[in-house]
Amino acid sequence: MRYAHTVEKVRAAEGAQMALLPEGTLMRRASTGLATVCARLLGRVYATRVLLLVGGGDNGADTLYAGGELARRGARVTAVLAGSGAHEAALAFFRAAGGRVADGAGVPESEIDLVIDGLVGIGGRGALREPYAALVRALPPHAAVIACDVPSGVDADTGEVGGEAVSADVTVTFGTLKPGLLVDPGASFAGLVELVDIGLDLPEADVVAATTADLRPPRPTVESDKYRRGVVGVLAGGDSYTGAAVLAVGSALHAGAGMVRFASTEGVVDLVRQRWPEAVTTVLDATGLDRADLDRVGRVQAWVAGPGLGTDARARDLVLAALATDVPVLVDADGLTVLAELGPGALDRAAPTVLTPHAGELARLLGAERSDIEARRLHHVRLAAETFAATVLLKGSTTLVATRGEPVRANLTGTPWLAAAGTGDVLSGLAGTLLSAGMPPAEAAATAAHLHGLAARIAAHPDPRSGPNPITAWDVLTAIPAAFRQAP
Ligand SMILES: NC(=O)C1=CN([C@@H]2O[C@H](COP(=O)(O)OP(=O)(O)OC[C@H]3O[C@@H](n4cnc5c(N)ncnc54)[C@H](OP(=O)(O)O)[C@@H]3O)[C@@H](O)[C@H]2O)[C@@H](O)CC1
Ligand SMILES: Nc1ncnc2c1ncn2[C@@H]1O[C@H](COP(=O)(O)OP(=O)(O)O)[C@@H](O)[C@H]1O
Ligand SMILES: [K+]
Repeated sequence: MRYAHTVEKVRAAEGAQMALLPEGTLMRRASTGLATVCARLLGRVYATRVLLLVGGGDNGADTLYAGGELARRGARVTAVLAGSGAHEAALAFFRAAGGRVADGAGVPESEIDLVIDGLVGIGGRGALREPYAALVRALPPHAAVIACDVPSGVDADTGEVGGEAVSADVTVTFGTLKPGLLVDPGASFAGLVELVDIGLDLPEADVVAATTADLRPPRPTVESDKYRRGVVGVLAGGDSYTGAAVLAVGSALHAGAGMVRFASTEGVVDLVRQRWPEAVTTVLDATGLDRADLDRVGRVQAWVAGPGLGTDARARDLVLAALATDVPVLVDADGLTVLAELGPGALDRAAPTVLTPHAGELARLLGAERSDIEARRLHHVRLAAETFAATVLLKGSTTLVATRGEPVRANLTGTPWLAAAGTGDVLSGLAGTLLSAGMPPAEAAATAAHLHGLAARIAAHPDPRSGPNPITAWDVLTAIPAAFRQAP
């Protein structure tokens, strides 16, 4: 598991440690860790050309100490002092180690092998001001970039990027990850994130990200039968969309449901039955549906309501019928549009509810702008979890899962190849199956996002010796079993 803490918690932990340790200990631990990663990336340190961007705070100081260590090993290190001042002791160390300070305040013209970004770290506030922003714009496009603690311009707590930001290949972060390294848009600026342990004693994390080794997908035991493994009910498809139902049912089957019950209009049921004879199907009336109709479909341990359902009165009745049951309900796609009209009151129920919106659907649910959701993903996913008293999985380049009172879970396995129609339906079937197996809602949602991302990667990169290939939602669905094989 990877853990991220807010700046406030990091500063409190730092304060507690600093009271016990000689002055400068934490900074030296941090800068030595940074220098080690830089040396590893350079391969051979001697005679390499390293440029430091040094701000006026301790982030700049870490960078000067790390640059000094590289200079001692023979690198030609130049520092651009961008702030009005620089940390005196760090600058003296850097100079004594053979580091050179650039004459001007701009990026020198000479060739550079590695840039270390030490403009701002966790002390950064708002958009990067000049001259820092100009330095970021002037960085040579092909040099490798290592960010010290946080890429400058990325808000450490939120991942928001208000203006110019350093695009790093690697971010070397200290003590714990910062939420902004796991949440887009910030995460996409951070590159690979390397954690340097500096001995901080930290409280509960604010954002966590599971590694594949942390996954605990449900597995059948000798005691299992199809009912005990979990029966998932899928309410999907309608006059306009039929594919969503086929994908959601197929995904639920591939994710290890003991049984998938599917209910829809006759035409959609026929299609699903032809493609998935394993599913147990029920034809529902075209109008006047309620909870009693779902009882007729049979007992399930979780409902998935929404993919391709349409947004008419029938869709609304079906969503309300599912919400009137006493089992977990996952609402997706058209179901979310229906829910946006019904309002949060519709989720006043005892059993858990999971909502799986993309940014546009969440914008509708919260009455916000889509661009604002994308710019402030962490804020909005938490707000939605509060407002709807539900587990909310916000899809997109980084998928986030929020539940009231728990750390937000970020998923690291996604790939842009997933941005293809129908992949969301695959996710809802997968998550519904995990819910029906009895997984707590946030864990089910996050595990589903993780496996979904793995499945997409497996489908897009079938051969590690060659490049990736485009994928369809169908390819993701059929790769779900291979994704399960990667879990312990
Ligand atoms: N805490 C820990 O556990 C440890 C912390 N350590 C290190 O300390 C770092 C934190 O150092 P820090 O507190 O000095 O803040 P830092 O990130 O250097 O930024 C402050 C400077 O940036 C400036 N500035 C701010 N916003 C700006 C903007 N938008 N645009 C332009 N400038 C802006 C601000 O200017 P001001 O607003 O004051 O004029 C000030 O000069 C941390 O990231 C890690 O590297 C490790 O050494 C050891 C363990
Ligand atoms: N740039 C991206 N990087 C990683 N994953 C993405 C990206 N864009 C979309 N996705 C993922 O692709 C899926 C798309 O789902 P959704 O928007 O509901 O599509 P649909 O409704 O067509 O099925 C989601 O799992 C989402 O997280
Ligand atoms: K930085």
